[in-house]
Amino acid sequence: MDKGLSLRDVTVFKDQSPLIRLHHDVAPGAVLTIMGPSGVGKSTLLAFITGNLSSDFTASGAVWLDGHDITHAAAHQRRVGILFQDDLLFPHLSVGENLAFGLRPGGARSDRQARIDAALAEVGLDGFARRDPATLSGGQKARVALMRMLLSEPCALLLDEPFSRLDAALRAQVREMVFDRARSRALPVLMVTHDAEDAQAAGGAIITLGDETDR
Ligand SMILES: Nc1ncnc2c1ncn2[C@@H]1O[C@H](COP(=O)(O)OP(=O)(O)OP(=O)(O)O)[C@@H](O)[C@H]1O
Repeated sequence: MDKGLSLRDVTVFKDQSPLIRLHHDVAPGAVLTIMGPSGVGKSTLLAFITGNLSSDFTASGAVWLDGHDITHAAAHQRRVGILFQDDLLFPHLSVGENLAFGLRPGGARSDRQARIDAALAEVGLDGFARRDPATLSGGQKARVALMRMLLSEPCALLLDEPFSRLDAALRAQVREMVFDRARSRALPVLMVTHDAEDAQAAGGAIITLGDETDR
């Protein structure tokens, strides 16, 4: 597959024993959902894909993104964005400064500001640049975290239980926003969740680890 995310015979080992195995392609704009019991290695798999695997694990196989083998690339060169269940906004920075962290280095100050303003407008948060993240609602924080990640211009999106702290109504709304933005940018999405509704809403393939249906 030229475009998209390709996990080729990926196995992550803990203490020399295979923890998790996956062989799957995720096409641009498609979502692959991974479910499975706690401790099966879902977050560890995502850490392998982002290049942040802890030294307590080893791995074999390859990760390809848009036709490039990124298995051994440095984490910051991978162009893989990730969202966690906590929004992880920097509390000492304003919303705009948080978004600036997503931007790739360089460019004129005015251009950078324009991109931040456009990102806020895209998710209905016009005029929020100077706000303290502590003053935002859960859904607003989730939207800022999403746009900060998208400003880094990722080529793939990983989601690690990203909606689990939101209440039901907000959850559906934020989920739709994330999938919608990913689709409009033709990003392949790999989502880890415990929630069957998240998995259904994603509308793509679902793999349940721990029951051998990993292909
Ligand atoms: N840094 C680490 N060093 C050693 N073992 C770890 C480390 N991080 C996680 N583990 C262990 O590795 C296994 C996989 O953990 P991981 O967090 O990937 O599971 P998970 O499927 O994402 O679980 P959950 O659904 O609860 O988030 C677990 O047994 C966990 O205790």
